[in-house]
Amino acid sequence: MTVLSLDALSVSLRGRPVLRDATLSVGAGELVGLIGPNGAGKTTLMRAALGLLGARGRSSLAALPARERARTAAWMPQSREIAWPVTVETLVMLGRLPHMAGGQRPAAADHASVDRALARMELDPLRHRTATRLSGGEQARVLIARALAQETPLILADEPIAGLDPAYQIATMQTFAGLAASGHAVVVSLHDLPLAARHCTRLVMMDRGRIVADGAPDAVLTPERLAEVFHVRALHRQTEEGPIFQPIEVIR
Ligand SMILES: Nc1ncnc2c1ncn2[C@@H]1O[C@H](COP(=O)(O)OP(=O)(O)OP(=O)(O)O)[C@@H](O)[C@H]1O
Repeated sequence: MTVLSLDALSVSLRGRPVLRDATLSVGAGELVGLIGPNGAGKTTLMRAALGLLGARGRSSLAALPARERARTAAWMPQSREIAWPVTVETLVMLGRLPHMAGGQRPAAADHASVDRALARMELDPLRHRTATRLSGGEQARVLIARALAQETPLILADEPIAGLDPAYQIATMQTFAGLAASGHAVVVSLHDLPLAARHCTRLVMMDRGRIVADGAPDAVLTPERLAEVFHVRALHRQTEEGPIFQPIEVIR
């Protein structure tokens, strides 16, 4: 089942094209890694897909009324600023707002969603702490939990694992993979190619505003594309422990 479909989505900012003819369908069960060098257009693609940026072309998500959009897609932006000194539990409950009628108090189902999201991100010990006083990585996990609490068919996350320690990076990718395996569609942008290769079911590679490759990680991460798009050489091995992928050298 297709959860997101983009058709020739294009964005120009200050007269400069930064997203060009992005066409993409994401289905339930997929964990899509959006990869590409700095400035390739990953954030722009996600923001245009969400309808947060004016774009030409079509996004099935941007076409939805605002409330339905919020029930369809959870969005975790790159900026991790938490503005209010509320508890972790309260912040995660904000993810439930699209499911509540105006002025309504959280129902049992909302509390249950928050509990599940906190447990998934191992945040139970922090649930009564003030969110603004947590470390950067802890705040990132809280914001992922808020997105999970929305319990939407689609999750879009912009560099969700940046700044997390290795254990939480792996655990978070496993959480996303688990959500995909249970029928969600997940799109994450990330710079960590080893984790992208290992956990994503599909990679979409961007370069200078265009999608230049889309497919299984092995098919996308070819030596030629790595050299041309990322200017690196990498070791790529299939092992009993799954694929091991490691950039090792810059090529200019
Ligand atoms: N408000 C803006 N005005 C003009 N240009 C912008 C604006 N926002 C982004 N851009 C440009 O659009 C291009 C794509 O940026 P985008 O943030 O989508 O890239 P990205 O792939 O997410 O990069 P990164 O990996 O560095 O986060 C960049 O060249 C950037 O400088």
